[in-house]
Amino acid sequence: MKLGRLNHIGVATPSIADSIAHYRDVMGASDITEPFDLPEQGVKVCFVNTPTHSGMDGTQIELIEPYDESSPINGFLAKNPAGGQHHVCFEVPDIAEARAEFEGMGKRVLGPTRIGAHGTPIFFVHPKDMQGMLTEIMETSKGDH
Ligand SMILES: CC[C@H](C(=O)O)C(=O)SCCNC(=O)CCNC(=O)[C@H](O)C(C)(C)COP(=O)(O)OP(=O)(O)OC[C@H]1O[C@@H](n2cnc3c(N)ncnc32)[C@H](O)[C@@H]1OP(=O)(O)O
Ligand SMILES: [Co+2]
Repeated sequence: MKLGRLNHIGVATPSIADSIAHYRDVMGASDITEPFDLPEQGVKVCFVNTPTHSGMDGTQIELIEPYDESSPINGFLAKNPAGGQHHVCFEVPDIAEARAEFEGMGKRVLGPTRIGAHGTPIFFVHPKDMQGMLTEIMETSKGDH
């Protein structure tokens, strides 16, 4: 495995509208995308884009709100009603190769590889096998350098 770019930090919230107001009014974010639904992933999503610096890409805060009662983040919000840091997402060049590596290390990959909020293949590795951090692995979109 070779550590790839930190694509985003996933932050669960009971209200994406309240979180947008927080990042806009408290944190001074000026680049927040419109929320959109991902029913197949059980979430409503939007991105707070952080600034680039010294030529380096910024990263994103990915705000996620449960889409319905079957959302995979309902358990987290039941334990953390105010929401909070939910997962981290790192990029890899080849999602199938990465999946095989994690499975080869005996890490629990959760569910099938599927298309995530960036339109590229993703999977998740169980937090209990990842130092307590739910870890999302995402294939770098071909258009990105
Ligand atoms: C895909 C669209 C978008 C994108 O970027 O493209 C997203 O990122 S959407 C993100 C939402 N989707 C997911 O999170 C899918 C993967 N997650 C899961 O399958 C579940 O959330 C799971 C299995 C990680 C936890 O499910 P649940 O909370 O229902 O199970 P438990 O309560 O039994 O939890 C087991 C154990 O893990 C601890 N836990 C749960 N969530 C987290 C977390 N986010 N970070 C760290 N630890 C977590 C939980 O406290 C339990 O620990 P225990 O000590 O046994 O109490
Ligand atoms: Co994510």
